[in-house]
Amino acid sequence: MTTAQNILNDPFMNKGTAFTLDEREKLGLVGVLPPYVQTIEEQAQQTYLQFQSKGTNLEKRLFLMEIFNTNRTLFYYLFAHHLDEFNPIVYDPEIAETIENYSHLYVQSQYAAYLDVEHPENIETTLRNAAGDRHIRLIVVTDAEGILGIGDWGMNGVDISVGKLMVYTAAAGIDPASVLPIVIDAGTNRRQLLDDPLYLGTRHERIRGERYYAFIDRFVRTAERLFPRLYLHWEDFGRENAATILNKYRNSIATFNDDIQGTGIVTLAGILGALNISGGKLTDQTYLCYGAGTAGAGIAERVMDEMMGEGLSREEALNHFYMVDRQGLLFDDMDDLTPQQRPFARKRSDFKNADQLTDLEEIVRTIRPTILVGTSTQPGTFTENIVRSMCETCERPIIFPLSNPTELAEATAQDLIVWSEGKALVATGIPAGSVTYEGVEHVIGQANNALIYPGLGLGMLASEASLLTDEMISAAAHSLGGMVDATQPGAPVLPPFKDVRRVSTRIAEAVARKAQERGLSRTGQTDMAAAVHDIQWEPRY
Ligand SMILES: NC(=O)c1ccc[n+]([C@@H]2O[C@H](COP(=O)([O-])OP(=O)(O)OC[C@H]3O[C@@H](n4cnc5c(N)ncnc54)[C@H](O)[C@@H]3O)[C@@H](O)[C@H]2O)c1
Ligand SMILES: O=C(O)C[C@H](O)C(=O)O
Ligand SMILES: [Mn+2]
Repeated sequence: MTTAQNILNDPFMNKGTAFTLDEREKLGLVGVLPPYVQTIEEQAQQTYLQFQSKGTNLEKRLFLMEIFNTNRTLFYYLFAHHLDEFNPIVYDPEIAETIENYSHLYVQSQYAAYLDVEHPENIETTLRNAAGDRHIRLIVVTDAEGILGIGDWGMNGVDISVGKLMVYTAAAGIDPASVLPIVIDAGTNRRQLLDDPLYLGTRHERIRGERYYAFIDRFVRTAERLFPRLYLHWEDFGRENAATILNKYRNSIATFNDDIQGTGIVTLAGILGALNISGGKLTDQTYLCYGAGTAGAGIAERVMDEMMGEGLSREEALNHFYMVDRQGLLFDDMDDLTPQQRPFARKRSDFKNADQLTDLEEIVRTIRPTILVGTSTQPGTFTENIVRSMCETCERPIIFPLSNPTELAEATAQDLIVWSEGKALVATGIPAGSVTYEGVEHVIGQANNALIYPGLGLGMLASEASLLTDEMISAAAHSLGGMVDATQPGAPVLPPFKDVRRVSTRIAEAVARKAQERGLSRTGQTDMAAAVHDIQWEPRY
């Protein structure tokens, strides 16, 4: 290939029509581009008009990915200028459709790395090939067993790694050349994929147990060796593996599970925001977790930790929590509880109606929660009866249906506001429009980890922290306090996503300072605000 084509095909170098005449002369590009030299503003204007002409969200996303594939700077310039509009298209919920159809829609690999559990000997070569001469600081890795709420999507899940990293850059200014999206293809149990002649992954059921964990371990060790000061983000692993992997590595390397910790932070911040509006106290709340999997248990643990921070003993704090999963209310005599559920399980003998506590309405009537958080993947399960029943004993119930994507949410914000006659303090996992009820416009916060993981990562990279501790996580949740004017009727419980750049900087500084305070920072910088500022990448030529 000629140099001109190499440059135009490299999305990190390519400026397209924005190459100046001087650059065209120097780089061997004379005559291979249209003659008019555009500014990035002009390119963005032209590209945005094309974007607007697309009929469906899928077409819009595919178009944006075309820009991503050819010119990263232009893509992020556009994303930064249309954050709110692009977020649901680049990321959740539209990303669910492109994951389901990844193999059919495949055009190019987008600098992702594809690891195969059956070939651990290829880990190092793959990572080297994918990184090239780039210095990788951030990896998002998935094995796609639990993509959002849509389950096992095998190799197709690589798109969640690509998508999460796009949000990292747009929301926090992480240098896109320093990131690496990875899928670990451990097989898939989805028949539809195994039978699909166009499926691009390996064709076997999921490999589990010893071989799987040996592979994960070799991957971690290799990545840590090849990429010094790496921050390793795990996404959408299955319920069993997610917590096991995090617990194995959290005390030795800088690592993070988004579904457990990221969701915990954003949901705690949302609850603190809601209590700020209602004037309630966290230690007075009764918390009901509906769907006690990776996210549900992760959130409960974070909220419980916060209660302990406010002075409760572990036993006292646990008393405020109830967990519901497939079996109904979780009791300690059940033999199929996960290690994360077990501490929260209740005594059957404490309930006269224990046999009826398989039904969420009955559970709500019995325990009278003031906070109800849904991470169950079961749509429509937060019913009108449940909401009305919560309102009978609680002035401002906190109700967060967090399951993604759109069609899996436990309730819509609209229904929750109407059924509660404007009393419920609501946040949803996917973006929701505001709801006007009796003249008050209720702005709905988005309790999606995307509001926090970019800032958290920015703080980790800026401070070069060696570990991500619970204290740093708590600092992240608290840093969002005061960003919303709680005195405004209908105010959201979290800052809006359009403010995410500001949110990210706040979180990053709080996290980096905490790392520094605890001696975990490895940067020479002492001023953490400056460290955060200095590391941020801007989309400009
Ligand atoms: N808003 C966010 O930031 C965010 C973050 C992470 C996960 N989520 C969403 O939360 C949901 C769960 O994700 P996860 O990673 O925790 O998955 P998971 O599979 O680990 O957990 C889901 C849990 O729901 C339980 N469940 C299934 N059917 C149920 C029923 N009928 N009643 C009660 N419980 C039931 C499952 O047994 C499981 O324990 C997904 O929809 C995901 O998109 C949202
Ligand atoms: O990806 C999202 O939108 C949030 C979360 O990580 C999820 O798994 O649902
Ligand atoms: Mn996730």
